[in-house]
Amino acid sequence: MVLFGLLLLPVLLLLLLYFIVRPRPINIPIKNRHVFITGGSMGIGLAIAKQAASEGARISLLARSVDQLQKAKESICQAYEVEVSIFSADVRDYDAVERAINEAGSIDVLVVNHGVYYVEEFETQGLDVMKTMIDVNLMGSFNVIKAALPLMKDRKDKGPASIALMSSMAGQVGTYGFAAYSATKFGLRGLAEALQQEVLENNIHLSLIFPPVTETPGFEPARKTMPEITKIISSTSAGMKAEEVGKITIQGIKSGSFSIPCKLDGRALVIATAGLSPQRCFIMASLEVVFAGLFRFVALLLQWNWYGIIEKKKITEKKKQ
Ligand SMILES: NC(=O)C1=CN([C@@H]2O[C@H](COP(=O)(O)OP(=O)(O)OC[C@H]3O[C@@H](n4cnc5c(N)ncnc54)[C@H](OP(=O)(O)O)[C@@H]3O)[C@@H](O)[C@H]2O)C=CC1
Ligand SMILES: CCCCCCCCCCCCCCCC(=O)[C@@H](N)CO
Repeated sequence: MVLFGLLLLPVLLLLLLYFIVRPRPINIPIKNRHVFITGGSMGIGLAIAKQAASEGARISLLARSVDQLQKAKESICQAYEVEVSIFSADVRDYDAVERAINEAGSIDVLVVNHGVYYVEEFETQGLDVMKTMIDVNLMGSFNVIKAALPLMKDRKDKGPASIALMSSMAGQVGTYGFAAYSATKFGLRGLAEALQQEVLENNIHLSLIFPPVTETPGFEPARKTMPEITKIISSTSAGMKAEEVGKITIQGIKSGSFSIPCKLDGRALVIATAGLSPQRCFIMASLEVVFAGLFRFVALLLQWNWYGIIEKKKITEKKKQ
C-alpha cells in the first residue's frame, strides 16, 4: 500500500507535467534547411557550421574578417557537399547586418553565436572595453534578430524555425572577472524568454546554449590575461572542445530545447537556475521540480568554496604588498 503510494506520486507528477509543459515539445529539422550563423568563421561558430553541414543544411556565415570567412568556407566545402555563403559585416552596424541577411534570404535556423570576451576585474577594466562587450554581445544580437525576424516569419515552408543564442555558463552564474561579460550573457536570457512568448505563434523556437570554457582562437588571448581567481573558479566546470559544443548545439536546436547545457554539470546548473524559463520536456521538468532543493544546496556549497578561494587569494596578495 505504502509502496503503491510512493510510486503513484511520481507517476502523477510526470503525468501532470506531460500535459502542462509549455511551449509544447517540438523537433526542428536541419536537413535541407538554411542555417545562418553569426561569428561562424571560427571557434564555436565554425564548429556549429560544420555539424550543420554534415547534416545536410545550407550554410551562411557572418563575421567581419573576409579572409577568415573564406578559410572557413573552404574548410566546410572540403568536407561536405553543401552550399556555403559568407557575409562580412560588423554586428554593431545594423544596416550592414540587414543587407547581409536580406541577401542571404529567408532563414530557418538563426544561430546568434558571435561574441567577445575580455576578462578582468571590474575596477581595472575600462568602460570602453565594457561597452564593446555590451555593443557586440548584446546590441549586436538585437541587431541580428531584428533584421532576421521579418524574413523568418515569411519563410516559405513554415516549418518549425529556430533562433539559438550563444550564452555561457557565465550567463547563468556571475563569475569573478566577468562582470560586463556576464551581464551581456544574462541579458540574452531575458531576451530569449521574452521573445519566445512573442514568436511562438510564428512557429519560431528559442534556444540558449551554456558552454563552459571552450578551446577556440578567441579563448587563447583571454586565458593569458585572466585573473588567477577567474582561472580557478571557471575550472569548476572542465573545459571543452569547440567541436563538442558544436555537436551539442545542433542536437539541442533539433530537439527544440530552450536551455541547452553542454555537459552533466551544465545540466545540474540549468536545474539550479531554472527560474521561470520554459521547459518543454516533461521528464526534465520533473527532475527540476524534484531536485530544485538539492541543487540549491549544491550551489550554496559552491559559493562557500568560491568565496573561500577569493578570501585566501586576497590575503596572500595583501601579504605580498
Ligand atoms: N570560448 C569560450 O570559452 C566560450 C565562448 N562562449 C561564447 O561562444 C561564442 C563564440 O565564442 P568563441 O568561438 O570562443 O569566439 P572566437 O573569438 O573564437 O570567434 C568569434 C567569432 O565572432 C566573430 N565576431 C566577433 N566580433 C564580431 C563583430 N563585431 N561582428 C561580427 N562578428 C564578430 C568573429 O569573427 P571576426 O572577428 O572576423 O568578426 C568570430 O567569427 C561567443 O558568444 C562566446 O561568448 C561561451 C562560453 C565559453
Ligand atoms: C549546481 C551545479 C553547478 C555546476 C558547476 C558550475 C560551474 C560554473 C563555472 C562558471 C564558469 C564560467 C566560464 C565561462 C567562460 C566563457 O564564457 C568564456 N567566454 C571565457 O573565456
